[in-house]
Amino acid sequence: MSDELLTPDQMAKADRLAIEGGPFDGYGLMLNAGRAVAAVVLAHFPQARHAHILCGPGNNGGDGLVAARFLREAGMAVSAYLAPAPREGGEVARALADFPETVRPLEAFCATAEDVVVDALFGAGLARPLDGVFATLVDKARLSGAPVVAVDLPSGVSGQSGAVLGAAMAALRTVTFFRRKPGHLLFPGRGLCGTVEVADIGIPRRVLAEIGVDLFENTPRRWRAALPAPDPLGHKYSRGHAGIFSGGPSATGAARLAAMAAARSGAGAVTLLSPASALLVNAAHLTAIMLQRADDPDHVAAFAGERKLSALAIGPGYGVGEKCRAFVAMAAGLRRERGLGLVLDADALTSFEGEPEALFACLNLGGVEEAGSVVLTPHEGEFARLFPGLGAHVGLSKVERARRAAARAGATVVLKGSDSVIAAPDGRAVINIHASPYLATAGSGDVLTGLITGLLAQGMPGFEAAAAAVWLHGDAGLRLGAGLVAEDLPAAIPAVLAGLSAADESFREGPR
Ligand SMILES: NC(=O)C1=CN([C@@H]2O[C@H](COP(=O)(O)OP(=O)(O)OC[C@H]3O[C@@H](n4cnc5c(N)ncnc54)[C@H](OP(=O)(O)O)[C@@H]3O)[C@@H](O)[C@H]2O)[C@@H](O)CC1
Ligand SMILES: Nc1ncnc2c1ncn2[C@@H]1O[C@H](COP(=O)(O)OP(=O)(O)O)[C@@H](O)[C@H]1O
Ligand SMILES: [K+]
Repeated sequence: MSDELLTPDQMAKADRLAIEGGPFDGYGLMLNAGRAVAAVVLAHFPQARHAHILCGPGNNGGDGLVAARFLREAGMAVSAYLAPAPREGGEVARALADFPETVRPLEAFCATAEDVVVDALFGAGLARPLDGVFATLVDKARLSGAPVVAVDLPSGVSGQSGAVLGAAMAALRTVTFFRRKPGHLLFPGRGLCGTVEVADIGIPRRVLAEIGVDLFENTPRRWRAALPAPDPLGHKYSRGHAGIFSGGPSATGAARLAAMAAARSGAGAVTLLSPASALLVNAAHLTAIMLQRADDPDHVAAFAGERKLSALAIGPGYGVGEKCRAFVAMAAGLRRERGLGLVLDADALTSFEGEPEALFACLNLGGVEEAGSVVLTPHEGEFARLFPGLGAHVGLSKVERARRAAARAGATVVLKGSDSVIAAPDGRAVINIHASPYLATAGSGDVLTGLITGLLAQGMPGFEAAAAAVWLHGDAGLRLGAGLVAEDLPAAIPAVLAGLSAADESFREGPR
């Protein structure tokens, strides 16, 4: 499957460009779309007693009418229901004229669990919340128990954001056209799509270049080439040296999880930078990971120079407050002066609640051109603290929120969750769906921080390191499944890395 994602506006442009370039006109594309929907219904619900096709006023409804005709020709019992007054002379009117039976008003819809429902009410053109008869149809379809096949998107789901506008259909399968939309990958939309199929309707791949696609599913294709590989003549420090800051004696586990993940990602050396008070408890639990006292920012800066640290992470279990802010400022200085990569997570983000500009200013101080990459890894709670005004409630898509945050911070942002979004300050963004809900367990985010830090330490650029780490973390979660605890994740990374080539293959070219 292809990994490019198109917003509804970009998809409309793809349609336009395809029609201009031929060979299909708008009705030709609609015929291809409707035929693809009918094929999916016949392939997956051949036993359905009756197919009910719910058609809205726009082209989504036109696709439904075409599907209804093909299903009827294939011998299925079909009823089509249509919203009033399709535009005269338009493609929907043509599809209606070509449908050989009388269509019924939407209000007449009634189905049973033995039937199949084709939801062709709204797709890319959804412009406002579903209400009136459309909201009633959502309830009726759900109560009927019939499986729903959605055309393009489940009606009510925003293709742009995955948000539910008013009410939305819940589909078992969704057939979309040419390329998927962000709403197929972002929750809650993703949870309403069922299995998503992408149909080739004759739009050529070349239109993608003209559209300037800037959003992708997070697949290995996006970062595979930048993944570090050891130099045959290398030594441990040439493979990168990651430093992870530990919290105090009762909060050391998070940093050790991150440190082990950094080592598993391939960094040649990892040092836990621990306050004196926690040295003994850390020492009791470390083997391959080195340990260094770190109570004074100046000493850490000197150590980083002597031992050639190439990336630092601070935040997991560190503690919120002035000390954390001071160490973040020191780390930001090392980034500017020595090009170290820097990952800020958890307490390092929360420590700047109420004064995020102070953080962004210290990250973006001018100076050395070789400055290393910075990656921020907030979950929604931390994100809202650091980016007030960009929280989940503001009505922007998760992609837009992460993009704006990345631009504001001048850093790559990983906005974590069940549909993690990774965004770079230059606007590049990916949505990750390669993950497991079993990753929602304490310490899992600390492992992610360590993976990113380890990849940065090996010289991978920030956006690619973050995207790769989220995918590797997700793959480990998928492999481990039920019963996973955070400690299992670093240990699973060698198998994840070994399986990467095979995973790579499955994301080769998609249709056309
Ligand atoms: N373009 C192409 O060549 C191809 C497109 N294809 C197909 O077309 C679909 C996009 O078609 P589309 O742009 O006509 O939008 P669509 O989703 O049918 O809705 C627009 C209509 O709904 C109305 N409306 C919106 N929200 C509403 C609400 N809440 N409650 C009530 N009304 C509401 C809106 O009204 P208006 O805002 O104008 O008042 C307008 O009348 C796309 O998803 C794919 O299936 C394929 O055939 C391949 C070729
Ligand atoms: N439902 C889910 N599906 C997939 N991944 C999830 C889900 N919930 C959380 N995750 C992932 O698990 C990790 C949790 O990180 P975080 O919230 O920082 O937890 P902690 O601080 O306990 O480690 C993140 O990488 C997040 O994307
Ligand atoms: K639909």
